[in-house]
Amino acid sequence: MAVHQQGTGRRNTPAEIILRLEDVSKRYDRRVVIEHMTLEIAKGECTALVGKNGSGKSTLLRLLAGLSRPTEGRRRVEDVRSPTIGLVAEKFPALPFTPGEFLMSMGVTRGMDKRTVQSEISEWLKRLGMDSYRDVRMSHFSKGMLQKINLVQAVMGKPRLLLLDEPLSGIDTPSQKEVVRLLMDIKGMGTAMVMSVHEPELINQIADRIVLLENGKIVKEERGFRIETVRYATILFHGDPLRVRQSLEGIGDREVAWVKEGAESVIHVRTDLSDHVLQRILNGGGHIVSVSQHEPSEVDLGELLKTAAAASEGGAL
Ligand SMILES: Nc1ncnc2c1ncn2[C@@H]1O[C@H](COP(=O)(O)OP(=O)(O)OP(=O)(O)O)[C@@H](O)[C@H]1O
Repeated sequence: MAVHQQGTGRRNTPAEIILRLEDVSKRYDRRVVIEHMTLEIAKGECTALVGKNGSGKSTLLRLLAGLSRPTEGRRRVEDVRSPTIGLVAEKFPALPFTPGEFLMSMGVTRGMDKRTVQSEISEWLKRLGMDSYRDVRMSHFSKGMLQKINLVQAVMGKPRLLLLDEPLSGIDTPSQKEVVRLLMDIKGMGTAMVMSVHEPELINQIADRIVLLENGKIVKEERGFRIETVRYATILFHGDPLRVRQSLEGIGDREVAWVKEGAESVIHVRTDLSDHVLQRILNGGGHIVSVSQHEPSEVDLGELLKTAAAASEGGAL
């Protein structure tokens, strides 16, 4: 993977800030989870939060939502009409209600009138291909179906800010596609979004800004980027590694990495070069045992952003 900077990475026009965290820290007992963080949320802008497990993404989303109070610093709603906020939490329980019952009670609790709630429920369920499940109990819904209901409860009333905690995690590919389509529609309506996410494709499609968290601190913030997703294949083969190495000469370290070397060897290779590399392994007398694809991990993404930042500061990007 590589990060390609597009434009200057800065906003051209001053943005209308709707929510701000000012020098916010969050501690649980003595444990610091968010440390002296300042973050502005602009109207209509989509921010991707990335970072390893435990870096503080969910806590930050809860602070932004106003569900968790800062231990220090403050959260300021900048717009006089306070922004309405929808939250898509990471886990949504299989409640013993139907979507119709659940969403109606959520809407009414938020102060929406029943007719508006009814028409929004129909609109959103239809968009997500869920209208025939309106009166079916959610107890036996799949994760993908539950996540769609989770999304609908958050977008009802058309909030100005939508907060999402790993919206695609644990759901199947067709559901992911429907969720992404809906998120694009919501972005098109001018809704600001902050989402913790580790899928490069979703970041490329939807995010205007990417914020990298490490141990409760923002270590990188980028605008105007594109993450090139290069996938890698793992090749397991038998044979003389010295002969195979000779045969692979001329292919760079960035394209091929040796993971294990011996009578049984393992290499990682860029997927677009795998046919070529397989041929070279055969030419070097190797016997291919298996070839498998693997996805870029969220750790890769964080590391990648940091390297890209270092490179761009040195003028290399
Ligand atoms: N209520 C709590 N009490 C004590 N510690 C907490 C609490 N909530 C979160 N933490 C700790 O704060 C740290 C950050 O957690 P958080 O869930 O915000 O990280 P994350 O980046 O969202 O991770 P993940 O991707 O695993 O959800 C973790 O070490 C977690 O154990």
